[in-house]
Amino acid sequence: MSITEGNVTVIDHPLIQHKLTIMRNKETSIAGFRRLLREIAHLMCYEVTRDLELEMIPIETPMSEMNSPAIKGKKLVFASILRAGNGLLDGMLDLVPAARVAHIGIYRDHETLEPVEYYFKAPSALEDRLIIVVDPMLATGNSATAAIEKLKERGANNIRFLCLLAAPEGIENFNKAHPDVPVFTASIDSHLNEKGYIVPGLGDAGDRMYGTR
Ligand SMILES: O=P(O)(O)OC[C@H]1O[C@H](OP(=O)(O)OP(=O)(O)O)[C@H](O)[C@@H]1O
Ligand SMILES: O=c1cc[nH]c(=O)[nH]1
Ligand SMILES: [Mg+2]
Repeated sequence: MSITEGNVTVIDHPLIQHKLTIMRNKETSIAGFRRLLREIAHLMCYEVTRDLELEMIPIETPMSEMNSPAIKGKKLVFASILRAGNGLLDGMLDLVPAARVAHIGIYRDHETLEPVEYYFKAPSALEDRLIIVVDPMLATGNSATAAIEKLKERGANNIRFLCLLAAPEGIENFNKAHPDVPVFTASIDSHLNEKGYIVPGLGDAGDRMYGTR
């Protein structure tokens, strides 16, 4: 279940929305937060991959030969924007265990809200693969924009961005920078506060996942 407007799709499946409500609650434990993010990743992965192309491949069942559908082309790449992206990545890999993984180390400077890059490692042949970039939060959009610039510099040309929460300001900035990249989210929240946090949001996703700060 989803609603698409322009290149933004809000995945409004009731299970996702229910789990997201529990994640937003400030009383939810670290263990609960992490488990829910993984479960939501399963449900979102299902939607973001629903149009993947299939091809028929020959196999043998215990009973007979047959041609059976399999995902066409090179293995998918999941690109996680560290740290919080790893919470979604874990759930995505549960469903697509053979996917290749890119790690993109970026945090945002608390004062300037500009992205600071500290790590990049990606599989080969990005130009021939679908790349799904994951990060729970699209706030100003600066981190996602920078991550996707890096991937494009390495040849990526078929990219989707998956997050849990997006701010309208972030979507606008991101769309301007990367109009060719569809965005999938579970919610578009109200606004950013003066410190660049999503309101009502869920706080700092990385801190809530890992118990920092
Ligand atoms: O859209 P933006 O304004 O760039 O904000 C979103 C970014 O902020 C958070 O990461 P953070 O900088 O807290 O790093 P962390 O995951 O290591 O905690 C979040 O996971 C995004 O990567
Ligand atoms: O609300 C926000 C904004 C950026 N990063 C987060 O983790 N939360
Ligand atoms: Mg953080």
